[in-house]
Amino acid sequence: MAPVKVTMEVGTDGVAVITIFNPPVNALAIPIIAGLREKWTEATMRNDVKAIVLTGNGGRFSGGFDINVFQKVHATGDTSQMPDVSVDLVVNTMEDGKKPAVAAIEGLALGGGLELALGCHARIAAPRAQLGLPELSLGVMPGFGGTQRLPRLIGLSKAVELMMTSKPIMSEEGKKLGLIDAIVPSSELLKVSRQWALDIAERRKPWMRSLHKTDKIGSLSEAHEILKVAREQVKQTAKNMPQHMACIEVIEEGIIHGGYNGVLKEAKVFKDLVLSDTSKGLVHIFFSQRATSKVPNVTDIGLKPRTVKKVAVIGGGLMGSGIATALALSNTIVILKEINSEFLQKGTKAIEETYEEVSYITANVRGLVARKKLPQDKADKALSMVKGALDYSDFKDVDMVIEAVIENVPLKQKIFSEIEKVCPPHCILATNTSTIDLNIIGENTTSKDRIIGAHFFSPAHIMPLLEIVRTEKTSAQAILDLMSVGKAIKKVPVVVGNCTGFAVNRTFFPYSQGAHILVNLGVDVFRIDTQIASFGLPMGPFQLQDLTGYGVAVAVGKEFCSAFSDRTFKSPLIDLLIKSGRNGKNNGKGYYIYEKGSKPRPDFTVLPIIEESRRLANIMPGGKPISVTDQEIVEMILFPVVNEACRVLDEGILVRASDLDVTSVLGMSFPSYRGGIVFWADTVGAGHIYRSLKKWSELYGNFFKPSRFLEERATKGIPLSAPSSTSSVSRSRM
Ligand SMILES: C[C@H](O)CC(=O)SCCNC(=O)CCNC(=O)[C@H](O)C(C)(C)COP(=O)(O)OP(=O)(O)OC[C@H]1O[C@@H](n2cnc3c(N)ncnc32)[C@H](O)[C@@H]1OP(=O)(O)O
Repeated sequence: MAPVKVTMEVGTDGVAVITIFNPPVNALAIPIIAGLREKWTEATMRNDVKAIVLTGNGGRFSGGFDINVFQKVHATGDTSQMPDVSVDLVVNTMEDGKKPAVAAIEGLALGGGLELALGCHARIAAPRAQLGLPELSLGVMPGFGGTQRLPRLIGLSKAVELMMTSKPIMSEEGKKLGLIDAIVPSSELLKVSRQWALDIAERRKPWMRSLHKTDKIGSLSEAHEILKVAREQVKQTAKNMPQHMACIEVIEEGIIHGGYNGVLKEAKVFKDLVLSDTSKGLVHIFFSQRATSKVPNVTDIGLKPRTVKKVAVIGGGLMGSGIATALALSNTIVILKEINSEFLQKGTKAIEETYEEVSYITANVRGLVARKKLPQDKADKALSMVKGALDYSDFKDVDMVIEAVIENVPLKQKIFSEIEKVCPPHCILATNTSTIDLNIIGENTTSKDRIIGAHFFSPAHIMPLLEIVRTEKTSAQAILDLMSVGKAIKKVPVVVGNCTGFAVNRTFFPYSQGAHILVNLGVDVFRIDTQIASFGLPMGPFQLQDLTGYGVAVAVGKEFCSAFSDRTFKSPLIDLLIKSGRNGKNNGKGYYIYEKGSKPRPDFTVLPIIEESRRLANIMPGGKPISVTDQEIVEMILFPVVNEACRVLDEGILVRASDLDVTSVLGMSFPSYRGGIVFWADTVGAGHIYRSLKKWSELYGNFFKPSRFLEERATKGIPLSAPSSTSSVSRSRM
């Protein structure tokens, strides 16, 4: 392992270059902070040092404070492990020190890394360096003085935006905003920074302490207005999270009582936030997401991913065109195959339209082109990467095929037999099925080692998760190649085993089932949706069903009913809705009323249909609606999900429990600040979940019956996330 250290070299010009060494991102680990303090003190005391340049080794300035320390604080509850950086190092030693300092920034300066640079007296950057304060995305806030110095350098409005969104900007924008003093090529970064530092020492350039600046923060009343708007937005966008409001209050403190008081308050509130459940959840997700790229016997056996230049996508429907778009945007040559020219035209047009939508979501392609975020030529190039096809003639040199036709077993089997013959022997044969067993799809082929699931989530060009499904025969090379393609198209690939619904849909099938049981037990449909949305999912199960369409609910429901007949509930409601001419958002008639330009409104004319469903289901005890608290509503829907997660873990479908946390957040929009489904379940406690499910199973039936895994963990007091020593089903699935 490369050494973690801070070095100092003093040149004949009298400039001390202090360099951070902590690959891969030069995180500010505790020894690095101690090293910075030591070298800075030495530089200040040495007579041959006139000025200081701070930089990071290996082309990256710093990715911020070491997030591993947060994990240690979370485990122990002891915040004294966090050193005093903001006052002792950044204010006293650096900013108010006797020698001027310049930050030489390359690659990235994020979080505490950028904050160290803000404590220097000037900042010189290489082109396209990333600058940002993403701390809120970890449930904390800038803690090395960033809440005070950033507004003083770039203005309150922009600083608040950068902190609230956690999004980085490029050094070019930083230069325009006043965050960066000059942009120079990487090769000249150190030379220019040294000269700049000497120019400050010799008073040819201003010796600027950003904490003392006031010219960019405007009047008190202007600041008040900006912070008022920010608070309103946060109420909408960051429900259930404390760090956004806390950060605004700390910024305000500095505006009213001065930057130094702001720094003091920042340090205090930071320590409170670091102990919050929100920070625990978000830090857990940060590390869990990175852990998904480590798959035993795949990524640790010396294999190298092969180049995948050309991919064929079979089926130009919603999923196929989304997948093709994601590939084309990342410069992969795509052959989009359909069965006739009408469908093909529809598919390629969808890519163009989807492409427009991509840009719409990030504020439209033209806007991106205008703001130089997506150059016009890149946009045109992506579209030129896609070629339509009606036969297999273009498949002879493809590196991967992704089949994305309707969920029909004979059709998929026919396609796999055909592609096995026409594609080169190295070609990976992937299917985007969301439910069908891969062994059945590949039954008639002799290429089982290259058959793999590439399960994208709709819309495929936007949703970040790629569930990679392997059978016991899939080769490690095929898995590694698909992981590498997934990363290239900016997805988070998670490798899972083969079973009905795979990891994500299987874990979450009880979500809508639980909601339907509750409705048929007499609980109001809109109350259920409100409670689930307040818990933190983007919408409740019924609004979601409106969005995905009832056809999907029926098809998916059938699959699960046949695979897990012991624990499925056949709700009469969906069939009744379809019979009465409703199909959700699709035809504007569902549980809600959909009108252009306004939020969905409850449609109370659906209530008699629900009454009819209750009559047919006949599960209300004594024929009367049950009485439940708001918390019970959430639990009766989410605990069965946890129960299924337990079975998935028990069967070894995933490499580790935290993979399910990542998939629940990225695939099902489970709130990331709750750390994902298993992490959340452990904060609630396996014992409470087990006892509740047991009680409900006695009252309302087998759907709620606790799994063996949950019962064992609850009775032995073992967290659900703890690794299994043995599993009840053979791990050969993986
Ligand atoms: C007091 C202060 O205000 C508080 C703070 O500074 S909090 C920290 C603020 N900084 C951040 O939030 C940045 C977090 N990091 C990132 O966003 C990304 O890692 C990055 C943009 C820096 C680099 O991305 P990328 O090149 O894709 O590499 P990525 O795989 O994410 O990270 C590489 C490794 O560095 C680690 N790492 C990245 N940033 C880290 C950090 N700040 N602390 C500790 N480890 C870090 C990752 O865990 C990963 O480790 P692994 O290889 O063992 O899995």
